[in-house]
Amino acid sequence: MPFLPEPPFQHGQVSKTAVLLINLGTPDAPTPQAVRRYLKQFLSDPRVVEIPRALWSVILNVIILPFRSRASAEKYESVWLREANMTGSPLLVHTERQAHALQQHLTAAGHEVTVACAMRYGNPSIPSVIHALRRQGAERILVLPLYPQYSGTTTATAFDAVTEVFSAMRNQPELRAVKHFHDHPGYIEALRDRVLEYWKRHGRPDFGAGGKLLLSFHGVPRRTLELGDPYHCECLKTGRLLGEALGLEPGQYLITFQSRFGKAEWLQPYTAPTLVELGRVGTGRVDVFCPGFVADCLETLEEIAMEGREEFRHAGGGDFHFIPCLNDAPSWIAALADLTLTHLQGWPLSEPHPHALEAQRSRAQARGAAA
Ligand SMILES: C=CC1=C(C)c2cc3[nH]c(cc4nc(cc5[nH]c(cc1n2)c(C)c5CCC(=O)O)C(CCC(=O)O)=C4C)c(C)c3C=C
Ligand SMILES: [Fe+2]
Ligand SMILES: [Fe+2]
Repeated sequence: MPFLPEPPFQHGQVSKTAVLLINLGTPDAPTPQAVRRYLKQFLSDPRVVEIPRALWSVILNVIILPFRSRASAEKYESVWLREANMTGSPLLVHTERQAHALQQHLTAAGHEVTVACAMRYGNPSIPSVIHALRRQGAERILVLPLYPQYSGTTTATAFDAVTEVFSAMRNQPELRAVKHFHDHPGYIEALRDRVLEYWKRHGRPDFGAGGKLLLSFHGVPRRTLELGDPYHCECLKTGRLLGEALGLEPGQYLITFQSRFGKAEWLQPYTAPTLVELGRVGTGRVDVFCPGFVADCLETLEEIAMEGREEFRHAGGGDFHFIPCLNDAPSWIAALADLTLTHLQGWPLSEPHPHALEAQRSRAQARGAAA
């Protein structure tokens, strides 16, 4: 197999350490064409849909893409950001802001680290960002998928995409990866702070009168749990740690799974029917929070904050509150920095690489000799 050409060699270029944040991906525009392109790449990933390829290819191309692209484009349109300093898909906008905030946090703490972000599906693509980092001299890359709970359907496929890029390189950087952070104390604290801050501004459910905090995680097919995917256990652990951090009794918060896709059974209990049931029994207030999504996206802003509200209220429920995701909350950025620095241990962060220092010295000597 021919390997990709190397970026031009620059003698004495300081070798850099980079952090690559990866999230799921999103369409380039809220149009059926762009959504189709994105869904085709996403849903063709054999880690996402584990059914025989030939059969799936027919279902995907004949049934799913023609219908879902149009319906999903309308949903994307309803959440697309169009503010002066925030334009585009919420998932991408928030992920870019997280990367920027993490860069500032690490730089302010005196660490020479380059932070970048990429999307597993769509843009900016993982290959394009890794190649850009290499051109800037990145010799060490820490990959940090922004999924707190590990799943073969998300984290593993981000790792696959990175190693595929590496497999075409002659001169590979050093590589490290963060598998998960579902029970990282800084992440749990950031979740707790997010909820408490929200409750400070908007009041909290009356737990004594049956009010609830619903912790809704993205679902996966139940079969993946039976096949050994730890995602379900990690979601339950995050939920329990957050409930404890908030000082809640077990019955005061519920853990549910949203975004079911296809006909197979997914992790239960499902979010939507739970909201309907809470509405049906006359729950006075439900607050929904999505700890598994570190950035607001279609699944939180449309499926929960719009559809979920409608389902709960229509069934007879009282007040519905959606608590925004971590996005660029300061305590979350501090947790990300802590997580990053823990995994960067042993890599040079504040000193140029010794070879670069040597090259700088020889250039200075040469200049001195010439003068
Ligand atoms: C948070 C972790 C996620 C897991 C686990 C996950 C698994 C998973 N998802 C699908 C199908 C779809 N997911 C879609 C959107 C979507 N999914 C996640 C995260 C996880 N998915 C996010 C952050 C988003 C939002 C993307 C955005 O642009 O805002 C969609 C597309 C939306 C739609 O058309 O409704 C699909 C489809 C499967 C099948 C799966 C596990 C097997
Ligand atoms: Fe998903
Ligand atoms: Fe959804």
